[in-house]
Formats: sequence, C-alpha cells, structure tokens
Amino acid sequence: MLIETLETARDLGRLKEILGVLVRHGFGDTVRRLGLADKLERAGAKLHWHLPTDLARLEPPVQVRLALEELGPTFVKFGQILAGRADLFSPPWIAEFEKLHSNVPALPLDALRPQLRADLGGEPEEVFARFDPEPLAAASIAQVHRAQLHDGTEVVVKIRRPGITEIIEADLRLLQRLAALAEVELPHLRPFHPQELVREFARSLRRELDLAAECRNAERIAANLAALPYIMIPRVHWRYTGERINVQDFIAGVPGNALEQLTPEAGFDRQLLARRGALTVLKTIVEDGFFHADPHPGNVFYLPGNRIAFIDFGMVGRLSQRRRDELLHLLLGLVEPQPPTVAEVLLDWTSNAHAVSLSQLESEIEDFVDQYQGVPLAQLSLAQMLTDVTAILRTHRLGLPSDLALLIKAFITLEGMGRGLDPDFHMAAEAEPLLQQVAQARYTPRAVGRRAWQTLRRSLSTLEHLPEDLTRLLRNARRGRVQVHVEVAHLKRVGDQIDRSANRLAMALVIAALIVGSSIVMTVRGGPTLFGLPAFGFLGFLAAVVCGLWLVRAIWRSSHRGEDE
Ligand SMILES: Nc1ncnc2c1ncn2[C@@H]1O[C@H](COP(=O)(O)OP(=O)(O)OP(=O)(O)O)[C@@H](O)[C@H]1O
Repeated sequence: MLIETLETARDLGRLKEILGVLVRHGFGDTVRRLGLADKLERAGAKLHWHLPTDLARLEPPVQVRLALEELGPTFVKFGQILAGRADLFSPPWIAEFEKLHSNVPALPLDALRPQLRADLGGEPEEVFARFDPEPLAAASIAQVHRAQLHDGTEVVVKIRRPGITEIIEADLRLLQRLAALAEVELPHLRPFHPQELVREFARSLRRELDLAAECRNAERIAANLAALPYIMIPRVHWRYTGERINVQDFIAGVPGNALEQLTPEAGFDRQLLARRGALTVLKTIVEDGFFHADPHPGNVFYLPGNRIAFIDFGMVGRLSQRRRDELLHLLLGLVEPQPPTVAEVLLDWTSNAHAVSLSQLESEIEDFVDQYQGVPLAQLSLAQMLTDVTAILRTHRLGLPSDLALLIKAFITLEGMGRGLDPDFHMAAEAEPLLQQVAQARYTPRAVGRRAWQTLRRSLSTLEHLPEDLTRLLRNARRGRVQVHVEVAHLKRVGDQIDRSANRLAMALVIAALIVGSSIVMTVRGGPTLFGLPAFGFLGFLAAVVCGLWLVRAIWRSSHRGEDE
C-alpha cells in the first residue's frame, strides 16, 4: 500500500534508504511487521538482515539515535522534538534524543552563490561591505555567515541550504505514511499517536524552513519585551530578508555555553543574569503566551551591563489565554503547594484519558505534590517537579497536548540554565512573585471588565451573524445537506418523557371534553338531578375536577423529579 502510493521514483529510492538504515540498526523485525520487507526486496532493495555484533549489543534508545543520525536532517530534527516529550518517553530515551546534533558539513560559498544572487540581487561581496566566505555556523537547515553593511553595521546572514525544502518535504511525506502504517500494524506504538506526532512535527519544521517567519517571531518577542532595557533581540534587516535568507544584527557577546567568561572582573553578575534570564522567559510564557521554545544555552548571549540577548526564534510556542490561566494555576499549585489544584489542571490537560482510573491518578498527583508541603521555596526545584509530574502522566500513558509538552521542556531548560549561571538559583522562589502578580492582574476589576466586554462582543457578533447562519442552514436543509448526529445515550429517557407527555395531553383532552359535554348536559331541562343540578352534568364536572387534580399533581411531581435528577 505504502509503496504503491509513492509519488515519485525518488520517494521509492529514499524509502529503500530509510528502511535499509532501520534494518541495519536492528529494526528488521519492525520493518517486516510493517509488511514492507518483501515488497522492497521485490523492488530491488538489498536489506542487510544480520545486525553487526557491535550494534546488536547497544540498547534500543542508542540504536534509534544512531539510526536517526544516519537518516539525516529531517530525522535528526524529529529526534530533537521527541527529546521534548518527557510525557511520552522515559529518561534513557530522552537522554539519547538530546544527544542528537545536526553535524552537517558547511557548504562552500560557491554552492550558495546562485541562490544568494537571486535573493540579494547581486554578489554578496557587492551587496555587503564585507562578507565572510567561511561560515560562522552550519546547521541542518541553514548556515550563518558574518557580514558588514555599507553603513558599518555588523550583521549575520542566515542562508537556507539550497534544495533542503525538497529533501525535507520528501522525508516528511514518507514519515507521514510510515506513521500511518505504524499506527495500524504496530499496536504497541499506538499510545504514542505516531500520526499526530509526525503531523505536529511537520508543521513546526515547515515553519522553521521559512527564515522570514523566524524574524517576524523575533520582532514580536522584541515588542513584548520592549520595557526590559537589559534584554536584546537582534534587529532584523528586512531589505535583505526573505523566505530563504535573513539578515540581522551580529551579537558580540559571551555565548551561553562559555560561562567561564562571565567573571566579576569582566563586569558580570551571574546571579543577576540568572534571575533576569529566567524571569524574562517566564514573562513571555505566562504573560504574553508567545515564547522562545528552544531557550538552550546556544541561543543566548551575555553582554556587558549584565544584558542578555536571545537569538534563533525558528521554534516558538504559543499559548492561548485559557492555557496561560491553567499554567498559572499549575505553577502556583506547585510552588505554594496546593495538590488539588495541580491535579485538577493536569486532569484537564489529559482529559482525553480513557484507560485510566482518574481517581487513582488524582490521588497519585496529590500525594506527589503533598510531599512538598512545608518545603521552603528556595529548596524546590520546579524543573524536577515538572519532570516528576510528567513521569506520573507517562506511567499512566497520558500524553500531554504537544504545546504543553514543549512548554514544560522550555521550563526545564530554563531552570537548568539558571543553575548553570548560579548554582543557588531557584526558579520556584524567583518565579513566585511574578506568578502572583500575573494572577492578580488577571483579576483586577478592569481586567475582569475587559474580559466580560470581550465575551459580550463575541456574543453580539454571533447574534449579528445569526440570520445569515440560519439562512445558510435552512438552504442546506432544503437541499438535504444537513446531517444531524444524535447521541442515543438518553434516547430511552426522552422516549419515556414523550410517552408521559402524550398521556397527559390525552388526559387534558378528556377533561376538556368532559367540561364541554357537561356544560351542554347542564342546559338540558328534565331528567335526574343532584343537589338541584342536572345529575349527569354535575357528575361530568366532578369527573373533570378529579382528573384535573390528578393532572396537576402528575405535572408538579414530574417537574420536581426532573430538578432532582
Ligand atoms: N545574531 C547573531 N549574532 C551572533 N551570532 C549568531 C547570530 N545568529 C546566529 N548566530 C550564530 O550562528 C549559530 C547558528 O544560528 P541559529 O541558532 O540561528 O541557527 P540554526 O540553524 O537554528 O541552528 P540550530 O539548529 O543549531 O539552533 C548560533 O549558535 C550562533 O553562534
């Protein structure tokens, strides 16, 4: 099925390559279970079924890591994303995924020239006052060169590797199909939702391919942090920037992984840097809901005056207001600590949980948070707490939504970075005042009023569009295009209610008929009397009164039962 649906011969060639690597790294059995081995061999692929002894001795996480490395940039990036999913993978797997680095050799400038000429409208040496032919860094998607603008500004030029989009797109196509196949054929992988993982990954990788999008992200974060004078985000030079190239200010600072240079003699205060860095990123998460999703030391520079620069906004996280509120509750629940709040938020986040005893999960989370009761904030490790909480979710096979998994990973990296700068740094203690402040700001009368107004506006807009929506609905109904899916769980109850209503209606008709009939009989003179009134008319009225009382009682009782239910 997979082979038959491949779009190009190139895809088939790449598939053979991928499966060949998997087989060589000890996953022959998986390839067979996917039903691909025979077909590939028939299509001319030579698969090496015998695992070299040195590879056979390796643990599965190591084998997977080596296979991903050999498979190239797309798969290395995939592994790097999986490194953020502590909710799905146990620590030995995460440790291996974290080792993945895109060790790609740099392309010589001449290989980039045709693309640069097209994007810059001239040779780089003419467009810039100076252009360094040797790259500063080379990664899987792009490589970075230093240059100088004609006005003297020092810049870096990030150039997307020619042809990388086609390679990645082809790999993504194959990965998506393999994931679909795995979901059907490999039941033990189902809890990892392979298709969803690949879909999310494809979306984030495609965003990373657009180098202009990275700059838009940088500008948005710069605007959100404009009030913090000690934070620097490189300025974008839009004149030269596009999907395949971006140009931004060069940051001349101490790289985040050269901490030994941050000495007091050089004017650096490590404690202050740790606090400023962590609180800044925390603000972008809980207040702005738009944050650097990969705040590792390689993406940070420290500058004189204890300023901090962030670079590389290829991967950003977004959090809706609702998610931010939930996160705020979770973090406050952890640092205060309030076990039920933590359990409540986590259960909400994993609400698609089915094969789990919620009460058991709840009590496990509560027990976990409970052990921190009375522990001073300065001794709490927020990163450790989040790691442990995700481990609980993992043992229950409850994956987090991917935006939250990314966020938790960012948090853990953040605390690690803070500790790297200052061993006494405690995220929980530093974060608590900011969290309280943001929480309070959410509930000032003005903020509540603003949200109420927004809700009202949304409702009014829904009302405004109601006539059009109804017209569209009716038009579709007339054309027989409306499908109604009825939930049958309460159908029996609804049926009973209809039965009861019909009985009451029938009784009401009988009463009405008795009243009308008796009124007519009353007008007839002669015949037997009771209390001086025509007997049949009198009895008819009496029956109507009795039935009427019965009906009123039945309605009253059923409406009260309905309230109780
Ligand atoms: N504005 C800048 N100023 C100084 N150096 C920079 C700047 N931008 C990038 N660099 C250097 O280039 C390297 C790679 O840049 P960047 O992280 O943006 O690329 P990337 O392709 O996303 O790499 P990775 O995948 O490793 O994160 C950085 O680690 C840094 O050393």
